[in-house]
Amino acid sequence: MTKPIWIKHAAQLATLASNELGPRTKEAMSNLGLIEDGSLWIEDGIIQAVGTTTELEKKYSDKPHEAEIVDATNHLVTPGLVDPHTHVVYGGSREHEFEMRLEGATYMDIMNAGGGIHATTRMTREATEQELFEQTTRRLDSFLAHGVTTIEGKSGYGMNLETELKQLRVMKRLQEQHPIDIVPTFMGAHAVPPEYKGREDEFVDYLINDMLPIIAAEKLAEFNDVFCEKGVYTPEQAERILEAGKRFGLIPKIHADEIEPYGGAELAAKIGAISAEHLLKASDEGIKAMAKAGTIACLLPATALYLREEAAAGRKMIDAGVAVAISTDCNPGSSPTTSMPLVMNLACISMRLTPAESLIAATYNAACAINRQDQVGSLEVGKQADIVIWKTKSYQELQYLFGVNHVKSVWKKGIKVV
Ligand SMILES: N=CN[C@@H](CCC(=O)O)C(=O)O
Ligand SMILES: [Zn+2]
Repeated sequence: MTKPIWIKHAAQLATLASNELGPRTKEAMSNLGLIEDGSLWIEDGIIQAVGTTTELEKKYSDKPHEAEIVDATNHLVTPGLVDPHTHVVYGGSREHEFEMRLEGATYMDIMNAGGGIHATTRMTREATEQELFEQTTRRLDSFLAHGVTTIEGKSGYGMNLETELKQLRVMKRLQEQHPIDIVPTFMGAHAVPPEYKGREDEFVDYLINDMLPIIAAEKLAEFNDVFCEKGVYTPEQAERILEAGKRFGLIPKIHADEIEPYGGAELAAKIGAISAEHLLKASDEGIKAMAKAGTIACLLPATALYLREEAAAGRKMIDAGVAVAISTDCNPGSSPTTSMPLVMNLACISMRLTPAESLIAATYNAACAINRQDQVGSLEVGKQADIVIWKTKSYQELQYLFGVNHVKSVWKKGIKVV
């Protein structure tokens, strides 16, 4: 048995504890469960006690010397950040597209000319499983260095069975070997593969009949995602794919209304998707429908910035009662970043979330978007000891000093990993 860990004297301990079950909405998105001079007692990777330092000193007065003491004086302590939307497993890189876009080409122009997702698909198909494993490991190390302890990861740079399986197997190996928890999503419908151009419905049939059963049988994914966008998959095709996934136990997610308003938010609400992603162009009806259905809005302000688009209407969504989560969208085209702290800053700057809302969106609500809220996303007794100690003294300062990595140390399941 390893020594207990006792974190003491946190200037602010943001527990995010609440009696409310499920994703936080409206005012509950501001309740950080803050404890000043806060303290945590951890045994075997699990949080055993949370309170003020004085409370825990009383509780453990018989065994203070048994624990390894971590002094967090003058530091903010939060749960490990959760990134609920990444395309982290991919081959190659697309820096030349960045320059093309700066010169005026649009994201969709590049994709329709065979670049974008198609370019990464070619490079991912060519890469060996070991190469993908090594490249992705480096990205996960960077996530960890930025305070992220759990991520979702999507396939979708294969769009054939062989490569989709290769990506998902890489995630499975990483889940076993890397400190970060990685939650897998099947996204075979990330684009229409060139060999099926003009035969989209045939690809949908292939995905439903030949890919989904094998991915489900091998238990390689928990979620099923589709890029529902004009020129990619229609809402009808997306619905067929996501309903088929449900029959195999895969929970639906949707890349919705990213480039054009297309009814994606409405579809997410209608089919009971756990979350809808992007939503830059979501309609007011779509936002209302999501609030009513309890669909989480997973917003990606770094992608909007990188594509030089106006960010999603995060403020309006929260005010309308939608639970908001935020994410890097880490991918080689529209958001090559692993920095959740930057995404929190951008959520405040470009979507007008408050610093407290931004922190909840990057922890507890993000955990809800990948069904991990029972294990991570808040600092409560019985949960995994996934913890970040920040160099800043408060969550307000964390959001104010933007674009900088303020991580001091990161703890995953009670083990110091950064
Ligand atoms: N929009 C679709 N998919 C990704 C981008 C993938 C890529 O460009 O490689 C996204 O969420 O931004
Ligand atoms: Zn995405």
